[in-house]
Amino acid sequence: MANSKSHGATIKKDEETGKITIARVMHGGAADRSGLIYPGDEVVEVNGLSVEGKTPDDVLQILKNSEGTITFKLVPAALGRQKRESKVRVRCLFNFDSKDDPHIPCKDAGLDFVKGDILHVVSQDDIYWWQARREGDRTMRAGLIPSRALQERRVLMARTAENDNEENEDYDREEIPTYEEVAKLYPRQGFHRPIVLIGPPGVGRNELKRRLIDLDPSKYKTTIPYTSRAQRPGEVHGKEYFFVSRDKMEEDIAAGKFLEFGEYKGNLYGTASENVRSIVNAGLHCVLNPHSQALKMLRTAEFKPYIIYVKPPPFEVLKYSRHKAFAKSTFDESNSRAFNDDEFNEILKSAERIEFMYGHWFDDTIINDDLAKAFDKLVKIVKKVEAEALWVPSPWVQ
Ligand SMILES: Nc1ncnc2c1ncn2[C@@H]1O[C@H](COP(=O)(O)OP(=O)(O)OP(=O)(O)O)[C@@H](O)[C@H]1O
Repeated sequence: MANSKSHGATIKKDEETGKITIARVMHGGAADRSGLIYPGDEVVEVNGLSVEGKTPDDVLQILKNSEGTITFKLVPAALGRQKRESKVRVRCLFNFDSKDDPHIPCKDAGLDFVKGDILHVVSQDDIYWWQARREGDRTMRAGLIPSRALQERRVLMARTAENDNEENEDYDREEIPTYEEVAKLYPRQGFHRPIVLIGPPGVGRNELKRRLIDLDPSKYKTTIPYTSRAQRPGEVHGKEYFFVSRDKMEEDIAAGKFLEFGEYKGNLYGTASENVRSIVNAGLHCVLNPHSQALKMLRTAEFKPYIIYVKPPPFEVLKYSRHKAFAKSTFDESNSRAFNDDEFNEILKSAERIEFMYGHWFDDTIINDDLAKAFDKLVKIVKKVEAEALWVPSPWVQ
């Protein structure tokens, strides 16, 4: 198969008949705009030269040597003359670099993207290679991207190969991240998307959450956890905790009502979906910093969370900034000493794992190097979420 960037079409040799045919026409390219060339058309002549018995490379050579107007003599294919552009928008959940792809039909027709990019898929006609354009770019010729089916197959094959070599526990991840269909969610009165800070323990999510709530405590709220611990004198039910019996809490955990839970000194502690629901339904802004596993239950059409990844800076910056601020280690139960090197390394290692497992769900990333700057970025993001229409999974907009 071959392609010429300026012509916006690819050709191939039909295995059975040996004829040169149009393989695909890139949406928005010159061939497409001519309205005369369609996939399946047989190429008979190029600039008056017969292509009979020639290879696609020979034909490309003729095209390369041609100047000015190029004429094709084609035998139209019987089918496939309707042109329709699909309206599908997707969020890419993996990185694609066409130069590194050994199987792309034409390297210069690829559309590169990184995780999180929003693309307009204009054609899904080919089972392996879709055509897409960067969202908002109407003038650009469409480019080739791997179809969902192709990407799934590739990931499964890579996993099988790796699993043959060694056990890899990370492959308990259920779905294969390929593309997620998205639509724009417009801000609406009385509903505020929960702001969810995800990151490795110790990176500073609590600190950022606390600062945001301090900005306007009547507006920003966090959840009040449940506990099976006995209520102490002076504690108010619904202020520090909701106090419940151990039996009730175990029953609710088994029923899948908890986003996260744990046991500490013989007592259960946990946050339930209901804790989030009550804040959201009261028309308030919920701010959360749960364990990343809680994302599976939080990322629903009901809550429509905005997920911000709080990322640690490189080791040296992490160490310097925390020591300069006399930050106390969150790994130390008494919270009385500084973080040590092992803990900084632990933060970085756990960050890598979280990125690998949940990176495709992050709506934004804040690198927590300088605390004031990181907080500033958080405030900007929160304002954006309150005011702008943003891409969300399409089932959330119905
Ligand atoms: N950018 C920063 N520079 C210096 N110190 C910071 C920075 N960010 C956070 N800290 C400090 O690091 C410590 C740990 O932060 P915090 O308790 O918010 O972490 P966390 O991610 O919520 O951890 P955990 O989930 O384990 O509670 C706190 O003392 C906090 O003030």
